[in-house]
Amino acid sequence: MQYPLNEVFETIQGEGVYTGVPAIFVRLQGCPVGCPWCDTQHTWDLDPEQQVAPSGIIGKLTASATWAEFSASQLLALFKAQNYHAKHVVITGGEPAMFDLRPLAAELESAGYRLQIETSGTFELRVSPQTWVTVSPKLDMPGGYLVRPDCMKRANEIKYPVAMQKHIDAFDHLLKTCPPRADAIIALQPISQRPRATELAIKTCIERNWRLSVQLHKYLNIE
Ligand SMILES: C[S@@+](CC[C@H](N)C(=O)[O-])C[C@H]1O[C@@H](n2cnc3c(N)ncnc32)[C@H](O)[C@@H]1O
Ligand SMILES: Nc1nc2[nH]cc(C(=O)O)c2c(=O)[nH]1
Ligand code: SF4
Ligand SMILES: [Mg+2]
Repeated sequence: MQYPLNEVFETIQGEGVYTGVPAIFVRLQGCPVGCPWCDTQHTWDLDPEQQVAPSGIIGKLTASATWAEFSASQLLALFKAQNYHAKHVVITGGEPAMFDLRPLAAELESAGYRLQIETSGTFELRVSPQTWVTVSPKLDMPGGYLVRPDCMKRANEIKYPVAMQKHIDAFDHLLKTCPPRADAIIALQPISQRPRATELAIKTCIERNWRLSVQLHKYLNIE
């Protein structure tokens, strides 16, 4: 199994339950969901013309749509070659759930890493049972993809991006129609650090006893 890799870097997890935890980020290329405010629009298109050799994405310094094929064992070798310290690996994208992540999870978990996936919940999840699943539901996006009830049920954490009250209303409807497990952690994440979005998220989190997730890396100006 080969994975289309956009970039790999070591940083501090800036979102959700694992905020503050040193982590290796594995960003896969390709996403058809189309959120207009997406942070990583350069990962949407899996364009054959943008494929490069594996060496072309190692140590990539600027966001670009180039990608390279990596197998799980090549990725593990890359972690070692880069001398990374983190033991927490975040698989993100793009939409990483488009790919069968079980071979990748098997290889990384047997080498002692703990996995987390960041996903929109619009594709069937193929991860290990131990993987920490963060579903960030996307409702009414241009790509027309729907959040899957099975993803909502598998989620350890549901981290919902908000800017306006109508987003909260749509989320309430989702929680009713696709209930998460009782122990799932629910967080609101303000879209793009907008002050009004942040205010709304703070107010709603306090009212509902939900968590706030603020994309710490953007405040710190780190990757
Ligand atoms: C770039 S996405 C990639 C993974 C997957 N496609 C998803 O949406 O979960 C990673 C996380 O960033 C969030 N995100 C993307 N753009 C954002 C923005 N402008 N403001 C706040 N959160 C954003 C997503 O909701 C998701 O939780
Ligand atoms: N520091 C940091 N934390 C993150 N958490 C989720 C991210 C993502 O893009 O999926 C992300 C990211 O890009 N950087
Ligand atoms: S699902 Fe994730 S990667 Fe895809 S457009 Fe939305 S935020 Fe971006
Ligand atoms: Mg990001």
